[in-house]
Amino acid sequence: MAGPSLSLPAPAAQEPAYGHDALVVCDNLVRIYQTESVEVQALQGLDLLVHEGEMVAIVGASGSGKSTLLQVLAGVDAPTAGRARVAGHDLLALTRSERVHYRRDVVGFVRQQTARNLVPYLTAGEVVDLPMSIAGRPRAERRQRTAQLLEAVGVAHCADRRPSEMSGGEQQRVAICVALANEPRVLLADEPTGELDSETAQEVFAALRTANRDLGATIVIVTHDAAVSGQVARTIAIRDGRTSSEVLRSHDDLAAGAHALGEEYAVMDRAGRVQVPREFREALALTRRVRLALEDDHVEIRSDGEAR
Ligand SMILES: Nc1ncnc2c1ncn2[C@@H]1O[C@H](COP(=O)(O)OP(=O)(O)OP(=O)(O)O)[C@@H](O)[C@H]1O
Repeated sequence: MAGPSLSLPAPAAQEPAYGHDALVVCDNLVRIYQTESVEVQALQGLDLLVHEGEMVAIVGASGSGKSTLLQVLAGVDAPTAGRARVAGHDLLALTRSERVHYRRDVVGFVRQQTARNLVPYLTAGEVVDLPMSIAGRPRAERRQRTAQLLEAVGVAHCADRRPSEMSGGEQQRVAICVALANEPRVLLADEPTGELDSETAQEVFAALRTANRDLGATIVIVTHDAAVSGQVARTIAIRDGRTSSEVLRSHDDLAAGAHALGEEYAVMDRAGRVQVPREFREALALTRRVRLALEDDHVEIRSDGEAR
């Protein structure tokens, strides 16, 4: 008689990796700058996910780590620890040649300083052509794409002009075309409207929106400009090198007004940590220890009573 048959337990269902379906994944990202005497923790375990097709704004006080994050995503700066992945590229493990390819083809970058985005002696047409030429794309294709990009963001009339013959807003819109030339997976913009008056800033923002909606670019914008952060579907706030809160705006919110208020959410990290805003902590004297209770549809946080 055959003995009891042995069967192995069914393997546990594999949980998908954090951010498996996201285009940009930062997982517990750390960047420490070491100067002679001090160590600055610019990013202190930052988590961030951006999905394909999104246009998000990153806001935060001066020194909170926004530019550092963008430099890491641009492949210019290397993180100290954690994980950063963009379109499948692991930014902590790029070889020198992979980094060149990454910066040329995977990401596009627009800087705040309009003059630094362009080349003084090249016309708009020539400067948009340049990255495609370096990438070895055929001349006819380059010419067509240059014309298409300049047209899409409303600066076709600048094709034969050098930067000194263009306004700041026109220069920034041409810079967006340069950044998009090689069809990057992500467009990164660091304070793209920072040097512009509000009307011109609006034109540049409209160009970014066109890049997102019509040309399909996923866009991450670092900005202090409330007119920019108020017009995207998701604004992520960074505090002390970590993501602290997010504001989500629905299509209706965005359609309703130029500066949609949206709804603010606290960000919970992967270990379940949430930052309770200072005004909430002060109002209820929440200090080192709090009581947590699971209710039917919410979690309650109460003072432990000792501090009162
Ligand atoms: N190369 C560097 N060496 C040393 N410390 C640096 C370096 N770059 C940035 N830092 C420090 O890292 C922290 C984060 O700087 P970061 O430029 O990322 O902030 P930010 O949010 O972009 O600020 P801002 O809005 O003023 O541009 C700051 O304390 C800054 O002084």
